[in-house]
Amino acid sequence: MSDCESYVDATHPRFLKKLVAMHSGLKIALVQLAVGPDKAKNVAAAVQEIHKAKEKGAQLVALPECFNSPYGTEFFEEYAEEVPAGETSRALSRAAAEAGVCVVGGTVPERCGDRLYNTCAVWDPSGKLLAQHRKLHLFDIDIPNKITFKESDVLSPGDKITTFEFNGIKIGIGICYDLRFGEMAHIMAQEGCALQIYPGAFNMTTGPLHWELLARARACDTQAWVALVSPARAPPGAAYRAWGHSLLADPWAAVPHALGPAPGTLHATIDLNVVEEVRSQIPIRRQRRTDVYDTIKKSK
Ligand SMILES: NC(=O)CC(=O)C(=O)O
Repeated sequence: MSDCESYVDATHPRFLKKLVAMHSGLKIALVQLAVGPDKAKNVAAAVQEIHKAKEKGAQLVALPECFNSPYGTEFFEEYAEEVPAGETSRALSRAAAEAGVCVVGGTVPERCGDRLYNTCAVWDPSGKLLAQHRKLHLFDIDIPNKITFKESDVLSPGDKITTFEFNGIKIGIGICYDLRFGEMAHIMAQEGCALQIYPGAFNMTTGPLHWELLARARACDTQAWVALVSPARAPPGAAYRAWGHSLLADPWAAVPHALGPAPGTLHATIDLNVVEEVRSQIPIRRQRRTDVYDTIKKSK
């Protein structure tokens, strides 16, 4: 293990301070893609945006939830592929290696045996699979006359929390509905994550109320950077209209960067100094009263 890795893995503020001193910031790009029914076109557009982001200096490029397929339970079977053997995985792995960037590959419907998952694969700058997260909390909601969605009709849930390390920063991955579960973000922070990335596709009912609120809540609770990456909003009449508004919340829970509903790419730098600053000035991480409460219990 390199010095850098050992600092990142440690949650003690002393280790974070040393890492901050060594680190010059991670340049990220969040790509808000317009997604249509043509899978090859969707994947080609993603690859093109990865190269463009690299040209603008990005070291890590993140794509949205369901970027190779329309978002709907009726599409998942048809668009599903194996990860990492499928064509979308191969295209992203190649793009990561050619551009020399880390690619957080949004999500694709993944086929594994007779099961389907909603899966994010992460590729390192040599094109190697760095991490694979399967949506842990499936999007099953019913808001009468607004939106009813039941991913569990066709998808299986993942069963683990996913973190990886890139350029000296530990990063946690969640997918869309996972953002609503604070315990998951809390565990990522406890494991040393300074950044959480959520490919997500909130909708026109929950998006206006909850999208930014939840990003800021997770950033505030965990005193970490939180990035949300959405597909662009589809035109009126589309079966599912994503809210858009990809954004980055900082560890103070401010939102220094956000897009609107249209396609676009958000460029920003993840500065570990801000994580260190918030965590030392508001030291909630060592003020938790776990002698009185234990909020995380495994259910049987
Ligand atoms: N699409 C999702 O997984 C989540 C969502 O839209 C919401 O929580 O609202």
